[in-house]
Amino acid sequence: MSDSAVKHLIDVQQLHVDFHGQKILKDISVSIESGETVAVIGESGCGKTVFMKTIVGLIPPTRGTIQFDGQDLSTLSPAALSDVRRRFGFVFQNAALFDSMTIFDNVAFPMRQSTTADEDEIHERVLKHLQEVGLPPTVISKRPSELSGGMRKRVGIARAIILQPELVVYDEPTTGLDPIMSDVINELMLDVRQRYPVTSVIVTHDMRTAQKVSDRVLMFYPRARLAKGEPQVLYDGPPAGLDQCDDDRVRQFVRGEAGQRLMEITG
Ligand SMILES: Nc1ncnc2c1ncn2[C@@H]1O[C@H](COP(=O)(O)OP(=O)(O)OP(=O)(O)O)[C@@H](O)[C@H]1O
Repeated sequence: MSDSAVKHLIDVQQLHVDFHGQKILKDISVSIESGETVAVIGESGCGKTVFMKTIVGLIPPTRGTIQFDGQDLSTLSPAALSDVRRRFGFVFQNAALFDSMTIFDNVAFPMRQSTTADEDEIHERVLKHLQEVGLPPTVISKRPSELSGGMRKRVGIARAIILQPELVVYDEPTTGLDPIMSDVINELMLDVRQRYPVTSVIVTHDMRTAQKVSDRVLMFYPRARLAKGEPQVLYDGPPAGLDQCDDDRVRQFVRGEAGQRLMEITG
């Protein structure tokens, strides 16, 4: 495919985000193609979640633009923005299910909110998506508190994909899970991208997720520690290149070596 034929689903240009004078994101320009799976990594507090929330229109940029499928999110009316958001699926940290609802009602929620589907159709779709994430029909009458953490994450994925979104954002999808359950979630994210023509952005601290599931990794660095004029995205490339990156900070991060940071923190 020639470069001009590549379709950018998301186009971020010169994005800056500040909160009450605290500068979090600085001059970020990144495009994400339709169908790509991008992992966003970087140490705690560097602004990964803020970046993710900004590209889905939950946080307005202080400066710069975010285009989704050619539409500048900051120029949309609240109603138009909410129409665009129907094209997104969100897998929040800790699954963020509604505790007072059954699993069925949790997964059905986006359909009831955003479609005119009748209850038969909703029932069929809920069971289909629960099956896709490996959960039996018997879970539908349970409450989230009756399920394990891994099962709740799977319910969160079923809910996120029920409207067949064009973009799915995952916020730390494997945090708090054992290595086997983390791999189950990694496999499910791969399965979702194989089954549906979806673009995915995964904020993660899990290097196995970045290596196994993504086509491309963006590594952010805390803005306060950047040298003057340095870009905040220290790495933008395939996961296989992380370990050979010229930048020590990238190699140390992916290998989990404290290095210079230990000296800075302990003095
Ligand atoms: N709504 C907000 N209002 C004010 N400050 C915020 C807001 N959201 C995030 N921040 C601040 O922005 C910074 C970056 O937060 P963010 O959650 O993006 O970090 P992160 O890289 O995702 O970290 P972690 O890996 O620990 O989740 C933090 O200092 C946080 O306190």
